[in-house]
Amino acid sequence: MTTETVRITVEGDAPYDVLIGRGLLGELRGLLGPKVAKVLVVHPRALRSTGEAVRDDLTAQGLEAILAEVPDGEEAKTAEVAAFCWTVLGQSDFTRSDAVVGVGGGAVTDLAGFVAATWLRGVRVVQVPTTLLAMVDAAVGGKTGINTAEGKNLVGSFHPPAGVLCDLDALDTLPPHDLRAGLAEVVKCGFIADERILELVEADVEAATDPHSPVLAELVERAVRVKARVVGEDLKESDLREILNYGHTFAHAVELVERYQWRHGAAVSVGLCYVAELARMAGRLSDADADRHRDVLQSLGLPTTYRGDRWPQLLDAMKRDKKSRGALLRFVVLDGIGRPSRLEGPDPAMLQAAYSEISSS
Ligand SMILES: NC(=O)c1ccc[n+]([C@@H]2O[C@H](COP(=O)([O-])OP(=O)(O)OC[C@H]3O[C@@H](n4cnc5c(N)ncnc54)[C@H](O)[C@@H]3O)[C@@H](O)[C@H]2O)c1
Ligand SMILES: O=C(O)C(=O)C[C@@H](O)[C@H](O)[C@H](O)COP(=O)(O)O
Ligand SMILES: [Zn+2]
Repeated sequence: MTTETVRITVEGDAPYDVLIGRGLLGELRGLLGPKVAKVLVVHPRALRSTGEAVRDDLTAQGLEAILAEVPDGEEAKTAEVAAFCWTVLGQSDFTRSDAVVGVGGGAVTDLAGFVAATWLRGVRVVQVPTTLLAMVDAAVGGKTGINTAEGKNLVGSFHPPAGVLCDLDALDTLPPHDLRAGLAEVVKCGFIADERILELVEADVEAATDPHSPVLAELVERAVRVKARVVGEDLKESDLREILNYGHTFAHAVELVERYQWRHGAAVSVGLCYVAELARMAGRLSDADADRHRDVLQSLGLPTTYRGDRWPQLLDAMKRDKKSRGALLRFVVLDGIGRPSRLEGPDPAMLQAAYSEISSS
């Protein structure tokens, strides 16, 4: 199917474009800019042939392109893997006029962005996301990072890309559960800022989960527009950007407690249900709007409950959330659909009651 290419500009000190379409690899050279001579292509093991195709394309256009193959998934987001990439950059004499290209899911785009942010204190990075989640969220906005033993994304920096290439053809090989995981972040955008996203999913869940449908293409575009608008206004998360973290306080705790065996998007799905319960209990969200979280996510085959007797560990992990201030836990909650606000220092009994609610429902 042909899809017209959509170009969304992310504003800020150094504006950049997100291209959404099909067969877009030929656009990569343009996004890298005219001064770049050497490129490190970071890709996961599972996408070796995609990494090689990117390398060959850049080589054909006169660039020197070097591959850095990293582990699949969350195992790529470690200090050891970042150090491996720094070694390749050092041994290949990368200078400040050279660049990094991240080809893969959000784990690789987070890692590649972090490597680019730290090499020589910052070189260009262009992101080529290959999962739905990375297209609508991870590759856009310049949050880069790796995990530590204590938690998710605890080391990183804000380092916006020079461009993002969302080639929807990449979704052809993506397993359905990874596609659904990406839809959790799309639905998040629906709840915080674009109710039409929720309506599209509710109207036709088959189309929403079909990588070839125009509905999915519209969902990608809408979610990227939400993200672009927010990060264009508040790159460093001084206030507004926190809304993109909706559902993530609980989600990141689940990922840590489950030793990263849960997909990020699946954890976000449960995290959205948890915080909807919290907002309902705090008298901020109506029953209907809270229930809508569970219904939409469930219709997509995403988890809406968390079974496991892990409350003390989850609470401990939530305290290390980046939105916390000192001992004060802070949550993004909704006062209604499209009306995000904050809940600060909720009663510990309420925090646990919301947990009991989603573990028993
Ligand atoms: N920086 C941000 O703003 C931001 C936003 C959201 C999520 N994230 C991060 O993104 C990560 C999750 O990303 P994800 O959901 O893309 O998972 P992922 O990167 O772990 O990818 C999932 C799996 O799919 C494989 N894969 C990737 N593309 C494929 C394709 N086209 N076909 C077949 N297999 C493919 C990967 O190798 C991996 O095994 C988490 O670490 C999360 O913290 C970051
Ligand atoms: O872009 C943002 O800002 C987000 O919070 C998007 C989230 O979906 C994403 O998972 C992000 O990596 C979480 O960031 P963190 O600051 O909570 O580590
Ligand atoms: Zn996320």
